[in-house]
Amino acid sequence: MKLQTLLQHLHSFTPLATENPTITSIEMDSREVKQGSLFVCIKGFTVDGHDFAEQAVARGAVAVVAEKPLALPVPVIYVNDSRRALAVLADAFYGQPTHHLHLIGVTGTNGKTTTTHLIERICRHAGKKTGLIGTINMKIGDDTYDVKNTTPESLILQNMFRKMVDAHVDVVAMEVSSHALHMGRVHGCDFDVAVFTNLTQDHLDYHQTMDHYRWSKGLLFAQLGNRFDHRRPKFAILNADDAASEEYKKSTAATVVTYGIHHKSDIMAKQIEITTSGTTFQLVTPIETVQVRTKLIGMFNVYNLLAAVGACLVSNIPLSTIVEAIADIEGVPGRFEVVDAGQPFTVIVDYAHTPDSLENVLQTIRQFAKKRVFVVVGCGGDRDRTKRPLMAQIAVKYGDVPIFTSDNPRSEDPMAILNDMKQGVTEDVICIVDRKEAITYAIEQAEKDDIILIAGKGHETYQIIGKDVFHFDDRVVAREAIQRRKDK
Ligand SMILES: CC(=O)N[C@H]1[C@@H](OP(=O)(O)OP(=O)(O)OC[C@H]2O[C@@H](n3ccc(=O)[nH]c3=O)[C@H](O)[C@@H]2O)O[C@H](CO)[C@@H](O)[C@@H]1O[C@H](C)C(=O)N[C@@H](C)C(=O)N[C@H](CCC(=O)O)C(=O)O
Ligand SMILES: Nc1ncnc2c1ncn2[C@@H]1O[C@H](COP(=O)(O)OP(=O)(O)OP(=O)(O)O)[C@@H](O)[C@H]1O
Ligand SMILES: N[C@H](CCC[C@H](N)C(=O)O)C(=O)O
Ligand SMILES: [Mg+2]
Repeated sequence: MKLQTLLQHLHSFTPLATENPTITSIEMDSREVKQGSLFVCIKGFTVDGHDFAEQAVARGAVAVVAEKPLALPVPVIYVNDSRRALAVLADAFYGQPTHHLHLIGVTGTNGKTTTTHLIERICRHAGKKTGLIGTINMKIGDDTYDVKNTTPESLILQNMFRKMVDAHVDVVAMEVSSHALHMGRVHGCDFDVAVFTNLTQDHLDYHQTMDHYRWSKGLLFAQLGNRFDHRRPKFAILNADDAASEEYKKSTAATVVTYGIHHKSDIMAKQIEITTSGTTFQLVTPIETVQVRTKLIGMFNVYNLLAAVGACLVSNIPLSTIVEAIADIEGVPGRFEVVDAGQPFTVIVDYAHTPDSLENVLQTIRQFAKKRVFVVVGCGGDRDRTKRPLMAQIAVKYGDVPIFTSDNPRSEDPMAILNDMKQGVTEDVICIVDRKEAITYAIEQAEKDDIILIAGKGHETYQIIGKDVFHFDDRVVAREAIQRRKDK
């Protein structure tokens, strides 16, 4: 694509460049630049992309987008906000792919990964070709692609959407994080359906206040459907049992469909019965009332299922197909995942890393626990510090044997994180800074019918300590510890 053609999408009052080289790729990382690239300088949280502009030109960049003056031998296009320019240019460069996809975005503090996976599986069951974008990975059909962020930067997103269009994907289920909404990573994404799961405390390191966090999530709904187009209707699927939904309802011009258990809503679950092997409930919809059976456990998963049902119904998937698909769905990796190596006690690996999710999971476990509940839990470094004492309190409230350990300490001192956790409790708690040792300790101490919850890292296959990323998988570590105990 020619530079001038691309720049037309920025709608500037003044001409942005006189030269017109052919642009072979857009890059935001100088290390990815190739001959013919357009390099966009982003001022980041760690370094400033403008400092890498010269390096980008040396690697073959034929034009540069910047916010501040740069002396370079190639055209420099000046913009007020290079992150927004990146979103506009990426959308244009890849041929506005989201106009050709049925795009379902899911936001909320907890349940995004689970709900997107449920939507993906229901749509597949309905014979659709699916795409998935979220915490675990990106997927086109069965092909997987690694991710660094739950919601990647606009450039990565639009490139992926292009691949999806080329692969004839029909429906995309995508997690939309509050960071992404606030930074504009999803500018240019033409969502058809926006789903809200819930809002509780997380990410206050980034947002500072709950008001700012709630507002950021609300952007998904505010940016949806401000034009009525009966060929491409827009829907907001809102959790009627969460107070934030009232605000999101007012902020969107899309058709609102509510779901819930306690408040009257369009889609409801009634007569919910949860056992150790699954959940059944009556699904009340505007179309009809049907009986649902699922292998997923916990009240929070009923909410995730209702959200997925809402998204799929407005996407024209028949109710009977949805119910059939739900009965088939096994769990989502790292979410309430049971590690069974033939031991006489239960080991559950779960991604609960917020106070609310930890409480939900432990309440569910408490419903079934016959004997003691061990809780192996830590809190991530360089993330919301105020959730540490709260998570500690919850672990102590619901656990018989709480064991505080490290999650991903990142640049923080692991002991300092444990101390922040301990500030929340008055009891003496076992603290084992090494996560492998903590898991092993729980497994060695457990007796018949005890339950061990290993919380916080779920599907993650790494641990970040300092700048180092080590291979680490709670499920594997637990399995090996069980084996060692058996071999003794
Ligand atoms: C705080 C934050 O959001 N950081 C994001 C940000 O990184 P950053 O600002 O530190 O980037 P930087 O390293 O300063 O680099 C600035 C620019 O210089 C460029 N650069 C850098 C080095 C170089 O040699 N050459 C070069 O050109 C970089 O490519 C970049 O364009 O921009 C990066 C690229 O888009 C993101 O990957 C990165 O997410 C990091 C990994 C992160 O951990 N983010 C978390 C907080 C996050 O976004 N989480 C949400 C929610 C999670 C959830 O609740 O599920 C998510 O969506 O993942
Ligand atoms: N609807 C829900 N309400 C509360 N807790 C939930 C809900 N769904 C899942 N959880 C809990 O939260 C954990 C994370 O779930 P999931 O990965 O689906 O959320 P997420 O919103 O994608 O999280 P992240 O922000 O890290 O991407 C689960 O392991 C479970 O403990
Ligand atoms: N998406 C979340 C994941 C947290 C997972 C937990 N294991 C941690 O590292 O804190 C975040 O970036 O805050
Ligand atoms: Mg997620």
